[in-house]
Amino acid sequence: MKRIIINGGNKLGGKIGISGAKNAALPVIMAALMGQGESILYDVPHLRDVNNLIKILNALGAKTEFKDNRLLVNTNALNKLEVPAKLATQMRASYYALGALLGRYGEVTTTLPGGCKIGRRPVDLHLKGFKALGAEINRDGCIINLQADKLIGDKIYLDYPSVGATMNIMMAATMAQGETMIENAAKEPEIVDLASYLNVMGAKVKGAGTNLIRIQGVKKLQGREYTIIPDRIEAGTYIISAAITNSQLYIDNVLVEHINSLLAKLREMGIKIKEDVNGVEVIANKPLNAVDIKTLPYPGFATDLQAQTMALLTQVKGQAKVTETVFEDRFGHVSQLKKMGAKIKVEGNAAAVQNSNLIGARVKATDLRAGASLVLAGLAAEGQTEIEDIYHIKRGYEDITNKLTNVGAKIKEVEQ
Ligand SMILES: CC(=O)N[C@H]1[C@@H](OP(=O)(O)OP(=O)(O)OC[C@H]2O[C@@H](n3ccc(=O)[nH]c3=O)[C@H](O)[C@@H]2O)O[C@H](CO)[C@@H](O)[C@@H]1O
Ligand SMILES: C=C(OP(=O)(O)O)C(=O)O
Repeated sequence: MKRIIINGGNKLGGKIGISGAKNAALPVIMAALMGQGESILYDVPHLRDVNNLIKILNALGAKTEFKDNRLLVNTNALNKLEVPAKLATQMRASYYALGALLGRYGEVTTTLPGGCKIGRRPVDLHLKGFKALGAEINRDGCIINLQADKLIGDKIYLDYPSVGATMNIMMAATMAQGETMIENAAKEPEIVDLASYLNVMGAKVKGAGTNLIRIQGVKKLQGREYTIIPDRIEAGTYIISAAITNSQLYIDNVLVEHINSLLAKLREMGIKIKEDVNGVEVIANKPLNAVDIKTLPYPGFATDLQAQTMALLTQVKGQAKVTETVFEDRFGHVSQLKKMGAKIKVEGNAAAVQNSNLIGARVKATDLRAGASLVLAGLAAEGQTEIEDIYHIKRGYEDITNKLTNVGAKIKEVEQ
């Protein structure tokens, strides 16, 4: 089992480049199955989730080639409509097979997805959408089968602006007859990216990025070239790495408008952030002010940056409050941060975080962003931190140890 070892307490300096976004690349790769012929996708990050998704595409009969962040997907020989259970349960985004294959072929079977264990994560809103479009839903335990002779556009109101449900319904509706309206849709940048790719392939999706998405169905989509947006959560994580180590770092390849809620909070803490067209320069000088954060759907504070920000809040003056409203169980990092000396008290969906002296310890990544928060805490801590179960971190961070080593961190991956 691989572990990450960090010797903390060093300042960082220099530049870190941001990779393509995991949560945009995964639905876009699945949507490539909807296009006839070949798509070429650029800036696809090398991640465990991407590799797993490529295995799913191959198992369905698609041809793929993945090299240097360029992924070719050819759907000419696609001949299966069932996602192997072993692959489906490895990741959350496997459920995008539902929208993509139902949309193009009118049939799909998959198993309930895996992904981070951060709450219940039901798929009722996805299924509500597919049903409204005319799909028959057959469930056998964890296995879901969808079938439709034809899909017909409809008005679908989401009780919660779910990212996954918005994307899945958008994909299926792209090839339905007539118009579909998704009301109370999620507005995350990754949804806009998926809509842009679908439109490049010939879809007619309007309003992505607002809470009303209108989709006029088309008969076919054609594979095309497309470049994935930069990862706003990876960018946020490295911005916090500068803040937590009291350093100056340039984070390159960032769409600043995607991380405004994080930058606003960091500025309130007293961190200087200079923006330019390519990225941001972060200049941190302790002491930092305590700020409260509350996670919300986009453009609110991203739940995927909550754990990392909590690690930083152990290093500010006084006490800060972190409220998690998106997932019911997303404080897995707290017990691990406490092993490193963090003073955090959880009550319900809120955590009170106090200024703490972090000391290196042996800890476990309980999920992807919890793992990232331990890396950040390890960079700031006195002495050595060993992180176990780093496969979670590898689901979402391309080349994390090299990127941090290049800016002066003492971090390495070891086999044991
Ligand atoms: C692969 C991917 O892109 N993952 C992201 C996606 O996850 P995911 O798409 O799973 O997140 P959702 O936006 O769907 O979930 C938000 C909330 O809605 C609930 N819900 C969702 C669907 C449903 O049918 N019923 C229901 O009740 C969930 O349990 C959760 O409490 O968006 C989350 C919220 O920004 C991010 O943390 C994840 O990193
Ligand atoms: C929760 C996350 O991922 P997933 O939805 O793939 O589990 C994440 O990216 O933080």
